[in-house]
Amino acid sequence: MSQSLHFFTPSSLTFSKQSLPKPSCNRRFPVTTLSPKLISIKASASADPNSSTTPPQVLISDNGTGAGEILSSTPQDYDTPPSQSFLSDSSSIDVDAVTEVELKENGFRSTRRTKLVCTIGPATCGFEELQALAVGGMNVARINMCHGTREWHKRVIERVRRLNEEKGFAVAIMMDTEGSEIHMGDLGGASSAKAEDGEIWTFSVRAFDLPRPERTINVNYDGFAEDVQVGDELLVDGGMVRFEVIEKIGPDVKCRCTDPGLMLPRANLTFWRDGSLVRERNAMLPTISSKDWLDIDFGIAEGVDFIAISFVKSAEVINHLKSYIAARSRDSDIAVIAKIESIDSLRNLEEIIQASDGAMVARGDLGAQIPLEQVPSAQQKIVQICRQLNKPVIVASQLLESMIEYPTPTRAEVADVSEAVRQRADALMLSGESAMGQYPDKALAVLRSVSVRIEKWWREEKRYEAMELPAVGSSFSDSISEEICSSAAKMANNLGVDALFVYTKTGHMASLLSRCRPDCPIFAFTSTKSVRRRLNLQWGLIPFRVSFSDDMESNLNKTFSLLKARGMIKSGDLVIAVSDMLQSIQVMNVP
Ligand SMILES: Nc1ncnc2c1ncn2[C@@H]1O[C@H](COP(=O)(O)OP(=O)(O)OP(=O)(O)O)[C@@H](O)[C@H]1O
Ligand SMILES: CC(=O)C(=O)O
Ligand SMILES: [K+]
Ligand SMILES: [Mg+2]
Repeated sequence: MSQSLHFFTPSSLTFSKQSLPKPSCNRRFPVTTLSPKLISIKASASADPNSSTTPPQVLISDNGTGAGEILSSTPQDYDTPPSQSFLSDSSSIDVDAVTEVELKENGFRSTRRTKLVCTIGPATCGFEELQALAVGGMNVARINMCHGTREWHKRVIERVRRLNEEKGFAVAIMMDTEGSEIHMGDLGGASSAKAEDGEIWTFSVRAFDLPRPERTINVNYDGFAEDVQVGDELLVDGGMVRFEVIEKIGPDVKCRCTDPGLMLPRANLTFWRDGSLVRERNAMLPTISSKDWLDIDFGIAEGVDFIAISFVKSAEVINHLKSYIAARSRDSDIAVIAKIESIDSLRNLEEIIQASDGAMVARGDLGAQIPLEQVPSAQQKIVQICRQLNKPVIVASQLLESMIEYPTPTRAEVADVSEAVRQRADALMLSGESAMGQYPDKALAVLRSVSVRIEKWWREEKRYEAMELPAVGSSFSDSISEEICSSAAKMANNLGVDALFVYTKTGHMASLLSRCRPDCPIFAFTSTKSVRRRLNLQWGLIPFRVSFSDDMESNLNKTFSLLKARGMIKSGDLVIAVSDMLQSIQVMNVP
């Protein structure tokens, strides 16, 4: 039996029933057995009392898309505009190679819902290393423009593309801007500099000749010597190393080390007076520096999927960047992620997140700007607001910091990762662990296994958080989509279905389902590669690329047969399907 609820317009609600195909007995995945009675109760309960029961029907809505065939699995190709990607044959479907294996081997329920972002650095920039990360579950590769040259980043992007093309992955690329923070120079190529207790160091805007004189640090901010005062506390990397300012001599600032430690190249610098962060001047720095604009042009030219903006202070800068991208990028399909890592970003949190396509809890710098003990509550608040506003959120920095050096995490780190998963963040991010650590693959494996374990525990315990999900739609049609998705997610939980299917052109309907954090995975079918890659950042979505028409019956039949042929679903699996072309909910067993 296939049952459907279709919402076209407010006034035409229809409801149709067909007979259930017999579930096949050789199903591989454990599925809650569905009694037809249960379906009919649920469906009737959801139906509008004014609606009529109609025979099976084909519903066409003309939105100018034309009929589509399910497309071939032509490899990932960042250089092919999405429109050209429709030229492939009609024999298959694109899905991430690792997800496919995972689905086949472990079944729907055990697929990981939390997405994983890896920062790429010297430890992971080679093709083999990138492949190991992709096999290990990396959904998004992050390149940090604070480090390395554009040529270096370009090579990484090329390798990720090649990996996607040759090996069937769909790893998305996130470019992270440097931003206008105050930071140290690159230490003249040294990997670190050690400051000992009581040592006197010189911080200066002067460029030093190489080799760098002993105990000198170059600072990138011209106003540095003017802004600091004798007696200020200077924090390197949010307090990993601390100094007291003892003397100012022209551009040179002499400081005594009060908390020894290792300083890394380009480490962030903040200064504090009477227990508060000195931020007046810093706040005057533009969020997007001239170097950032060049990096952004580079990102647009390379067709990255996400641009993460460091030290966002207001929604204005996000709007500005989005219009800049829209004017320059081919399909203006680069998502803008606001990094929440400053006091100003916390102050204007809602409007910043509302303007963005997603947010990152950048705990590294955030912890240098607010007291460390305030970071966990800020994290929880950011994750919650993102969920309410339907924006993907990444929890970043120091998740497994000790794994930069050691092959196993600390208990505290595992607890921290668990908490982020329990908060139902969309994604977790590795920074130094994958960029320059000794155990990038092991760190990724820890994120993977902790995510899967906590997600399972959460489902078993039915720890449904009582989070209100306010309406986010701005039009009546959006509101219908939201209602459909929340009803479909609720039905999926109540009926114990195997998967939710969503056919979505822009990805919006998929994100609305993801927002509900249902128990089952969400198979998101979309026709463009760029949308498919972007969906990789969102909780619980398994993005596929196929082409589809406005005829849901034929979309479903084609998808079923293609997925069955790949061994990814079986006859009898119970599925709820929704679509954004045709606002509908259908409940059916795979024939
Ligand atoms: N492309 C790169 N080349 C060299 N080293 C890198 C690169 N990317 C990252 N790293 C190293 O990995 C460390 C952690 O990376 P991460 O991206 O967290 O940088 P960060 O300097 O802490 O800045 P951010 O606040 O933007 O995260 C860096 O401090 C740097 O040592
Ligand atoms: C990721 C980042 O920029 C931070 O944690 O500061
Ligand atoms: K950065
Ligand atoms: Mg940062």
